[in-house]
Amino acid sequence: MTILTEILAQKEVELVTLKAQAPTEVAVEKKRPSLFETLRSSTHVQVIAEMKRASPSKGLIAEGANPVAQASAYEQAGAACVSVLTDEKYFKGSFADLKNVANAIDIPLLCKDFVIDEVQIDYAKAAGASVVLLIVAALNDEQLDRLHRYATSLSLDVLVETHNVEELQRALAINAKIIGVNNRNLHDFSIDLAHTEEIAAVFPFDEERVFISESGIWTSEDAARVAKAGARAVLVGESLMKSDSVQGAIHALRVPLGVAQ
Ligand SMILES: O=P(O)(O)OC[C@@H](O)[C@@H](O)c1c[nH]c2ccccc12
Repeated sequence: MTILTEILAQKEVELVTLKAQAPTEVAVEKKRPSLFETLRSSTHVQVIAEMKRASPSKGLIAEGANPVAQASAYEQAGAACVSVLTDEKYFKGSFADLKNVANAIDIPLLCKDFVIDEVQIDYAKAAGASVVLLIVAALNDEQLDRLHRYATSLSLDVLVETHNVEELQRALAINAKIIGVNNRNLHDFSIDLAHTEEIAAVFPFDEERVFISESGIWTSEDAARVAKAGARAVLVGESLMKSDSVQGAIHALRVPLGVAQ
């Protein structure tokens, strides 16, 4: 059993509770800019900045972090989007974190979780998210298509996460517009930015799609490397959570785009 299969089994257990109660954590409804348009309209790499207290691969990252202060700092530093982990057991996040952040910032807001059922998308929406994550490796084709349609029907943007070329084909088959490549393998935690290059080599770059590089990004050199491959944005957690200067760290990642995208 890998960590991904363990987390997905836990999600099945949590679904019982989520389904028993309607989502009540309704955030102030805000009209946020579309993530897709935000990412398409920039000449520099955009940063999706993540609120991440802990993770199964790294353990505690920033236990005492205040999600509202962290997200507000990201917004002020020029992040294009804030990502909030809502998984409790493995990442020490919550839907309450998401709702608090939603009330504090106006930019696109991603609910980062392991979505396997519509009810989780209802909770994300009720907590104020404007984007949800769907992980191709966690879903079969029917689930992926159904959940993608459901989120889109609620006017949410969807970030579809892939890890290899076969998963990219599955993301393209449902006509995903915002496609990420996770440089971290969710089965064994190994990180390699070469995954971005491997998928970029077959990615159909055009104005209808955006390509995002996720995980393991620390420096301007990392951002420049994935930008050269075609990434319009980077999804960054640990390095920002551990930075003494969110302003400086985000600024450093906002390098000019490459030519592919
Ligand atoms: O902390 P990092 O290495 O910068 O990674 C951020 C983000 O990409 C990572 O948290 C992530 C990417 N996909 C996920 C899916 C579930 C949980 C977490 C993730």
